Amino acid sequence: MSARKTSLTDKQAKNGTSKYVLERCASINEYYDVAFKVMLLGDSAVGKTCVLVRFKDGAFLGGNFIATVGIDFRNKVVDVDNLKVKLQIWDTAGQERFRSVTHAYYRDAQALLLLYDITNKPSFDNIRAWLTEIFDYAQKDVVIMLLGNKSDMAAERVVKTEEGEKLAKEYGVPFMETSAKTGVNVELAFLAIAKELKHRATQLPNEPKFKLHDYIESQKHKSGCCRLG
Ligand SMILES: Nc1nc2c(ncn2[C@@H]2O[C@H](COP(=O)(O)OP(=O)(O)OP(=O)(O)O)[C@@H](O)[C@H]2O)c(=O)[nH]1
Repeated sequence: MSARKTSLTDKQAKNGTSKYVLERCASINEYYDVAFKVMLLGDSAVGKTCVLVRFKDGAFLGGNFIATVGIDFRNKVVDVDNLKVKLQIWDTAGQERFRSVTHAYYRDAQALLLLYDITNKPSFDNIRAWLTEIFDYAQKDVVIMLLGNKSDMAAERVVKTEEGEKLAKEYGVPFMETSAKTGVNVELAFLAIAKELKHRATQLPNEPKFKLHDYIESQKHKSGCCRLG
């Protein structure tokens, strides 16, 4: 099966008036208590669309790679501590020429999942530049998570797990390796984000603070699945 991606023009993507967007909104009537915007960022071909499709549909988009044009979104409602949390997940084009389109969406995002491909060193080296863009365009308190994708491709790995961990530690962001192909850690990444955002939105002053790093570490160890290859 080949990946099918949405083509929104810059103008359509900005004002949300394309036929495609309207049709999609009309079909979304699932009940939810609270909604958040999450964005997927990273170089072209690191697997952003595949990670989103894995989370949304539980499937892997193999076959020919077709780059995202502009920006697209999918919704998914998840249960977090008996609350229905809707994640509106924006899948951005990694190609440089779409950067001005995607910048416009940064400031509305409450969380950013920043991906690199463990088999592609430049995609890892570019993470610092992505973080600079995030600091320039996103809200100051945006939740950021670093994901090293394609962890199933052990034989082609060129970025060590420790390198991802070190970079994430330097910037104080949580990190995990994922595979859109096998599904490893994909759901955990989105659920951890949903939990963090839900806690931020609903936490009472006397409640203990939710610790995103601790939660991720405890769940990784529970599933024992975070290190492949
Ligand atoms: N083995 C493996 N292949 C993957 C994985 N994730 C994505 N791919 C493949 O990598 C290629 C790129 O995936 P996409 O999800 O389209 O990449 P993208 O980051 O959305 O790319 P842009 O739309 O250009 O920004 C496709 O051929 C996918 O099948 C993964 O976890 N494992």
